[in-house]
Formats: sequence, C-alpha cells, structure tokens
Amino acid sequence: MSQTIVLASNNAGKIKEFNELLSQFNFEVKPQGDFHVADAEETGLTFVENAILKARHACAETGLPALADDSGIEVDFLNGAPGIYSARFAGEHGNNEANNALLLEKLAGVPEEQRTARFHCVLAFMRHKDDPTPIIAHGSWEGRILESAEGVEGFGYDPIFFVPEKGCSSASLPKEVKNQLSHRAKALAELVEAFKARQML
Ligand SMILES: O=c1nc[nH]c2c1ncn2[C@H]1C[C@H](O)[C@@H](COP(=O)(O)OP(=O)(O)OP(=O)(O)O)O1
Ligand SMILES: [Mg+2]
Repeated sequence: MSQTIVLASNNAGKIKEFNELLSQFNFEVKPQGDFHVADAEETGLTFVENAILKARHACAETGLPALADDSGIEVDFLNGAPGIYSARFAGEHGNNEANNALLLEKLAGVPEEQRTARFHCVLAFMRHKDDPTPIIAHGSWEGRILESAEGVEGFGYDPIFFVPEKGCSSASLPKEVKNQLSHRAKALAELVEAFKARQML
C-alpha cells in the first residue's frame, strides 16, 4: 500500500530533506505546492500550534492526510529568540541571508561560550482537517552560533550553526550526516515510533 501524504511546507530546503529522510518508507509524500496550497498563517505562539495550523490547512485544502514541520532556532543569549519567528527574524519571511546577518549582528562581540543555540523541529501529522488526535513529534539539535557563515549545504541558519560533535557548521556537513544528526531527523524518528504504536507502519 502506498498512501499519499501531503507535506504541508513550501520551504524547498525542508522538502528536499523530507524526500531524503522519507525515502525508506512506503508513503508517497507530495509537497503541498503540487496541490497549489499556499502558506498557512502561522499565528500560533508555539511550534506545536503552528505545526498543527499548517497540517490542518493542508488537509482542508487537499482532503488528504498531511505532515507539517514548524522549526526554528533558539539562541540562549537572546533569551530564546528568534524561536518561532526564525523565518521572519529580519522582517521579510524566508530571507535567509538577512536573517543570518541580523543574528550575527546581534551576537557581535559575544564570546563563544555564550553563543549556545539549538534548532527545534516539531512535526504534526493529521489524518484529516478535524483530526482530534494529531501525532506530534519533537527533535532538537544543540550547537552554537558561529562568527561568520561557513559552508554551502543545507538551508536557513545552517551556515552559521556550529555542530560541536563534527567541529564545523551544519552547512559544511554532507547531507547524509545532517540527516542523521538534525532536529528534523530526530523528530522524524519519534514520529515513526508513534506511527508504529498506532499500527500505521
Ligand atoms: O535544518 C535547518 N537548518 C537551517 N535552518 C533551519 C532548519 N530548520 C529550520 N530552520 C530555520 C529556517 C527558517 O528560518 C525557520 C523555519 O521556519 P518555518 O515557518 O518552520 O518554515 P518555512 O516558513 O520556511 O516553511 P513552511 O512553513 O512552509 O514549512 O527555521
Ligand atoms: Mg513558515
């Protein structure tokens, strides 16, 4: 059986990673753009709320089950900012270069030990728009903010996120390595366990 699931994202970087991470499963995962679904309004105050809003929106627009990802980076020196506002940190939604430049600017002169940060990824899977029991999974990835951008892989904040266990930025890691370590990979592993518990895999 190959069930179609809508990936409730219009972020090309995420869509690419989900295609890599989900290739082991028997699902057909199609990005919502294939169904001409526009961005949901992210009005929640938590990653969990935003992930549900996105999944519900994609279910409503397509009539199919949907998987959404709300993610971002939490910087300790900034009391957790940009957090759920990561995609619009510098104002314009999804302007990665401006977001990275603003984060580097806000941390200018801050010593290494105070530059700790982590990525979060919350996944929400909903069977239909009125699903009262969405499956929620969470993963995080610890690191710190570099002083300048390094590497060309990945997307978003990857060029300025230092991965201590590898000694380089996450944009310097081969995609297979990021896909083993990342917040998204961990959340997806948790989602798979929840699917198994519900006899869905
Ligand atoms: O692995 C990652 N490597 C680098 N940066 C990342 C990662 N994961 C999330 N991020 C950043 C990108 C964006 O600034 C924000 C997600 O924002 P978020 O609203 O969840 O996604 P989005 O609006 O880009 O696409 P969509 O809502 O259509 O899925 O966190
Ligand atoms: Mg978004």
